[in-house]
Amino acid sequence: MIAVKNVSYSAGRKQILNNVSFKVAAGEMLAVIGANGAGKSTLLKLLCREMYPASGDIRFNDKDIDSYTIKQLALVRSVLTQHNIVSVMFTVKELVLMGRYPHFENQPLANDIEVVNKVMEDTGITHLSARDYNTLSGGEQQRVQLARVIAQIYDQPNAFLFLDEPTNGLDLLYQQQILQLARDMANRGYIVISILHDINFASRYADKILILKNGETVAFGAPLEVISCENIHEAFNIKVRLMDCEGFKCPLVIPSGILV
Ligand SMILES: Nc1ncnc2c1ncn2[C@@H]1O[C@H](COP(=O)(O)OP(=O)(O)OP(=O)(O)O)[C@@H](O)[C@H]1O
Repeated sequence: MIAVKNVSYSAGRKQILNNVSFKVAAGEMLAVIGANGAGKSTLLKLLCREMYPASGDIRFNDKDIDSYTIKQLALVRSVLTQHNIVSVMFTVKELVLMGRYPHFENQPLANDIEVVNKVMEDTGITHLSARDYNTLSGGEQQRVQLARVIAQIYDQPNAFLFLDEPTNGLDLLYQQQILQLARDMANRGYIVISILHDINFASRYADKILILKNGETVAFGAPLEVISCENIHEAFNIKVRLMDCEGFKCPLVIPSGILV
């Protein structure tokens, strides 16, 4: 369980997050959506303990996040950030193995190699194993990075996967593949928290959605509860229409083209 209670954060005089609260249970995927500058990345950084809230608390599995050592944190949460520039030549397999660094001292153990192979298989990148990471397409690189962060927590029950706009710059097929992999992790019992810009993908893959605006919560709950014309207008300042679509658990959001 991740429990965020009344969390606020300021940088100088700017209030970036104000009194944000939510809970995510094991096996659930939460999508965080909101306009540019709403505070999504800041929230993720607080969850990663890259920064500390000014007030409020964050609990991982009933333990205050501050009580975790760095090593314990590395074993309980894995983070896919937006910019993963690799300036040295690494093969795909070496890069995925980096996810196992918190698990071994000098040499990877048999279990680490096994996890790497399994995750590469799950993420469909085994055929890229010996390739130079820097020669891959953006979509392939993103899958490799996702494999790396999954490898980090692959054998850690009750762990969390945090994703910052994992589908950025990817074509529709890759977007679906990445979100399906995230969904599969939630189905295996992990908590997945992902910042997403596409509302329809958010409601399709996530169990819960948190909508932020100017650092405040517009809505939090199941997609069917929170995806409404009013909430989308409130958060993004755009008019939308909702359209029922067979096979989708939540109506699709269609921008109406009318501003404000
Ligand atoms: N250290 C800082 N000092 C001042 N302002 C900051 C600082 N960090 C973030 N901000 C501001 O806080 C707001 C929220 O930033 P954040 O990156 O969390 O938004 P976001 O929702 O992730 O945006 P985007 O969708 O554009 O990535 C922005 O207006 C940003 O400029």
